[in-house]
Amino acid sequence: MIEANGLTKRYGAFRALDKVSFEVHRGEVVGFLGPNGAGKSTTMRILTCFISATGGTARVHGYDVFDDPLEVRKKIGYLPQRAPLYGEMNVWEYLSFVAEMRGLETSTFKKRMKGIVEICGLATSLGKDIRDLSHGYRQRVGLAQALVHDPPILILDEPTSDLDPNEKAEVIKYIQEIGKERTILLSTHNLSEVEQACARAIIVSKGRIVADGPLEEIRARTGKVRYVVQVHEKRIFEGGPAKKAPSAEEVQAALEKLPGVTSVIELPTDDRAHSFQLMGAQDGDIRPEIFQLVVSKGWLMLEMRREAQKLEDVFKALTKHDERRDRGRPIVDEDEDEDEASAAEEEDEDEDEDESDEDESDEDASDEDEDEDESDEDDKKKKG
Ligand SMILES: Nc1ncnc2c1ncn2[C@@H]1O[C@H](COP(=O)(O)OP(=O)(O)OP(=O)(O)O)[C@@H](O)[C@H]1O
Repeated sequence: MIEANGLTKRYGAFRALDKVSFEVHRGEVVGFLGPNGAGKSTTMRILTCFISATGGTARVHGYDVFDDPLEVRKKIGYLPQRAPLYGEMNVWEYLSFVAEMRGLETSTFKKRMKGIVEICGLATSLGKDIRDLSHGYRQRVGLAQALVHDPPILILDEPTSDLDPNEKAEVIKYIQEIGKERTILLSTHNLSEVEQACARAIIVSKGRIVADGPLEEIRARTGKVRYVVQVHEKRIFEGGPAKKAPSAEEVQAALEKLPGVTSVIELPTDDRAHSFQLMGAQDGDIRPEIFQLVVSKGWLMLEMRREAQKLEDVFKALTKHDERRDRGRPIVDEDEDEDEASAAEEEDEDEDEDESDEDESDEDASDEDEDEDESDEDDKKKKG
């Protein structure tokens, strides 16, 4: 249903997308993730024919986004990050205007509106001017306009970012429901929403895809699993070998010596327990060893659990270099040695040099208008 092939987008000298390729199949709900500035909106705007790519191709429902933009737009419902709304219209007027532009019969529009009003929670807002709506309600109207023509494909750019927690849950529930018959590409910063609504995710970082696959596979990518262990700070096992309750340092040192443990970090807790996070290999299970250690020491265990890595952990691991660069920090962390870090930095420097070599002559397009001009230009070039 969606096919991106080597998509590249430059804004002047800056390469926002670098040979991005992926496919989304019929009936899939795919989370499109990445830190700020990773290139998610740029990709979505290319797929929905709002801007053109500098290189590569994309097809939606079998139509080329450059050659058949009108057909593509018929098949897509698009909620951009900032939905283009007309403030002076009321909600009903705006949505019927969108329906008219989409070529819908009035009777079809009215019939469809019943469902849309319920899904988007707009029953009490239909007569209000859009300029008087809160951000959250404007977002609901944006979602409604994406659904008016009942498209088979939805491209939603952060559909829940301005909603309150109840509404977020409602929209996610709705996405789960319509995802049964539709294809959805969903960009969001809320990883728990992706875990609820999507079976697959694509993670982009610095304009490149760094992960693409079922959530299970992505979660397993770090190859690690986390354990949380809590030991009583004041009491010991009566009749056991311990004479007094252990200090945090003592517990930490003992846990660090267990085979298979790669790191131990103390967690904040109340004054009853020493609490630690341990990391171990994904395919192992060291709970028996932890239990035996605590018994042999005569300590009292309050809690022990083994958790698969969360999507959030993998997301952080895959995109941490971007975050560190933004904060002006060296690209290194506790899991990486210096060599790896400096190699990553060198690679980045090389890339930057490549970019400036290639793009020296390009002008900088820094705002929406320039950008649209640029895309018009590109279109003209493409169409010869
Ligand atoms: N019109 C433009 N002119 C110049 N640079 C742009 C333009 N639009 C986007 N960019 C840059 O391209 C990069 C990717 O932007 P994009 O909006 O696609 O990121 P994003 O992943 O959607 O980020 P966010 O999560 O913050 O919305 C950013 O560095 C951004 O500053």
